Amino acid sequence: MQIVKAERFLVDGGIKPLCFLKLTTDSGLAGWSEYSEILGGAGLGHIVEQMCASVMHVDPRDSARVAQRLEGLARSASGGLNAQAAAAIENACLDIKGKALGIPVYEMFGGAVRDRLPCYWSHFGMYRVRAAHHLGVAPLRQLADLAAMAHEATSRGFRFLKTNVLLFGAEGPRVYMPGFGRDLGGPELNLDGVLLEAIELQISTLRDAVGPAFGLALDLNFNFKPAGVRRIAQALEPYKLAWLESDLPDAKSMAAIRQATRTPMASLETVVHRRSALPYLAADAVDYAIIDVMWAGMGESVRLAALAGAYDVNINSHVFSSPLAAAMGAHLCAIAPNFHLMEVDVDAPPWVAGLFFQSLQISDGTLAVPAGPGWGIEPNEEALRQHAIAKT
Ligand SMILES: O=C([O-])C(=O)C[C@H](O)[C@@H](O)C(=O)[O-]
Repeated sequence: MQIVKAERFLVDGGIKPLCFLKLTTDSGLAGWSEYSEILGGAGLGHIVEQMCASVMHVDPRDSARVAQRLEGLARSASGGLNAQAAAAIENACLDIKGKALGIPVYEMFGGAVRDRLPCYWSHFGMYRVRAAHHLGVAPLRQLADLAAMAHEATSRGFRFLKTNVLLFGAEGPRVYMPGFGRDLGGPELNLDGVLLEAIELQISTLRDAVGPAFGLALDLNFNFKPAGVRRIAQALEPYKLAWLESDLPDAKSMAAIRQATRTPMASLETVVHRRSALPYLAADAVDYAIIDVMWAGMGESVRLAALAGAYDVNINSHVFSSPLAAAMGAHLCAIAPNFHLMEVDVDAPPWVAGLFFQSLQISDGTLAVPAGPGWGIEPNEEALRQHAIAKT
């Protein structure tokens, strides 16, 4: 079997553009994966295309050899977009191999140790602040709306949610995201008393709404320096977060924060290789390691999870895109003995589910591991074309 064609699809996902790679083989079998051009991924599609040229006429069932070759080709500029492009190709190869064998991807890695994954409603409130008009829901305008949304989460069976910093000022609600260069507050990324008070109010409102036993988490993303993260972690101790998430580039700073607070800390979503994860794990810097299969590729994700397991650290998946990326994360969560929680995006524009032949099954706060061949979620090419946007 040989790869004979590579195609990429850029699709309107309402909240964010969605990017898919399709590799077709001479046997007629095709495999899919997802990558993302948001969060610093501009131009990634071109790198994917360039890398695909180097795997033409290669057998996709040799996915480990493909991954190693792509890593080698990008050695002098490893990580970053090169790693994400290689991951997209490896992940599409695994989809082909699963389909060729008639088994889910998780079977190729020893099989699932669970078939339902406790999951958390992620980006809670963020999408309703930014893009309620795409979601067919009422916009989130004030803290009372966030409390009402929390009741919605509990009544839908969720036991965990993760929110981001949402500000409800006189000028209207907004997502505080200077770490991604989208907001005032960067590049210095300071925390002042007003911001800290707003964060405390957001979390106390959610805690009051969901009760003491519900798992509440807050993602600070890249929005604060270590001093700010530490202050927030300590200030939120009374609200007993399930975890506070932060992406800090230095393992020692992260470890110092973890030592200084009773709030459990999570990190590492952008760390796509064991080499970079090791300093955090060796320094006891995290309670939970976040792994993104879309960014790291399934092979390295499995190895990252094993490395975290050696330090008795459990993993969460990182998911922020379409159901295909979620399915890829679910396969990792299905096999990792040291699994904690699966991230899911519940708020999505109505047409996004229709981009796929199958849908994700979420009930009672758990996601069913997709059990069909390959990733178990197949894009509907006709629907992708209907919602296509111009390729960058
Ligand atoms: O941790 C995450 O899921 C991200 O960093 C995703 C971002 O929040 C992204 O979805 C955004 O800001 O639109």
